[in-house]
Amino acid sequence: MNHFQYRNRALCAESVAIADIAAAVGTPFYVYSNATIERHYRVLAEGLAAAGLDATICFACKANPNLAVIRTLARLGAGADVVSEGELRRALAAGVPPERIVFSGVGKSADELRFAIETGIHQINVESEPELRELSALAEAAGRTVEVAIRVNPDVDANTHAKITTGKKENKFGIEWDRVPEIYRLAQSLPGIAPVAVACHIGSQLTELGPFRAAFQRLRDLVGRLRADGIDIRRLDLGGGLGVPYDDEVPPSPAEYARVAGEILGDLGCRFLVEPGRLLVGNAGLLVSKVVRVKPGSTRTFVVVDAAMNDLMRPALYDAFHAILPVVEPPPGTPRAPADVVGPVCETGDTFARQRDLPPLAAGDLVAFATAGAYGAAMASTYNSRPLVPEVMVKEDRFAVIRPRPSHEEMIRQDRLPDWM
Ligand SMILES: Cc1ncc(COP(=O)(O)O)c(C=O)c1O
Ligand SMILES: N[C@@H](CCCC[NH3+])C(=O)O
Repeated sequence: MNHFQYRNRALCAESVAIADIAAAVGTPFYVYSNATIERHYRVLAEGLAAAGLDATICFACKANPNLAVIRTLARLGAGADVVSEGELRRALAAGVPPERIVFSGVGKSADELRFAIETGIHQINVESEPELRELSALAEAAGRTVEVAIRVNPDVDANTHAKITTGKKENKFGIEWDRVPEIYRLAQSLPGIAPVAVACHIGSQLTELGPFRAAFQRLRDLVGRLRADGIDIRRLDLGGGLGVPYDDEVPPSPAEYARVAGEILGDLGCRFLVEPGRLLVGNAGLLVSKVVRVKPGSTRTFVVVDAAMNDLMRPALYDAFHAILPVVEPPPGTPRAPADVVGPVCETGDTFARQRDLPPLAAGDLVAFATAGAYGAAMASTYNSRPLVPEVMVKEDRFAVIRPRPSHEEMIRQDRLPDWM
């Protein structure tokens, strides 16, 4: 459920017409609905509570690191899951208290670990033995003890796109299942390390409960074994990964997901962390673009828009589907015809949709790519020297630019000509 709908045939974000934002900001731009983000957070929080889980929702900032998005969630009580010093600083700047921040990632640098230790964040999720040893030395040098989760790789197939599955043996993430008890014993013996938690994240855009069930069952067995070994596991970090509908998928509801977690893990006496990204912000965002021109061909029609693969990478990277909504709703019965929707970038992969049935579109018309709130602006680049797309937040009948479009002059000023040139 989201708060983008047609009113008198005009696509709106909450009470604001998309066309009015386009007139003020120019195209392309991302627009987010505050009410949708808040609703997703509440539905998940209620689901976790109904399942009897004492849980903190740590928003995976990588999905959408804009300060206004993080702050929206922080104000509702969310924490943050961060994967870099940049994200950690953003979470702090947005108002997330350090005691609600967890640090994940397979390649945290010594500087990043040092900064996390100094900041006194809640938990560091360690992904390898060398990282554990390095963290111990850094924590000892800082005179601190850090609460640590070992991120385990349960070797479970998440049954999602191969590029976003993370919990199989051959993936780079987490500690291999067979080595987990040994790594906890090591963690227990190292200074500066308090191994109080287990973390697990098996992939993104999961549309079935089965893989979660398999991973939770493995976590349950593991907690039993670790406790028998004298390791006091008090917290479980279940990662993120719950999918959202892009096309005709029907992912499990947050309540169903929470119920499964509760059934399998609820009696262990643990506190819980979850790290959802896409679930909270995915369908809270649109990428709005203008048709530059329609290019007829002998085998197909190309609708060339002013957004491109550098603005929304998901179709080029994962062949991902994003619904395309005309900003002016066509009258009922308007015939549709297949077209390829492409951007201006010099790559054949700069294609948002192939042979998509669309109503008639002409130069100047606005279209919106749906479900673009997660991993949209976050993954954008300036390829082809295109300015990063601005972001706009709508709340009821107000909107605000939450990241402006950089000017060409600002972009060019970033470069330096050496004095010998
Ligand atoms: C460790 C970790 N936590 C949370 C997430 C958020 O995933 P999602 O957006 O699928 O909920 C990711 C990304 O897959 C991740 O790598
Ligand atoms: N970027 C991916 C998800 C990766 C999740 C990050 N661990 C996507 O757009 O679907």
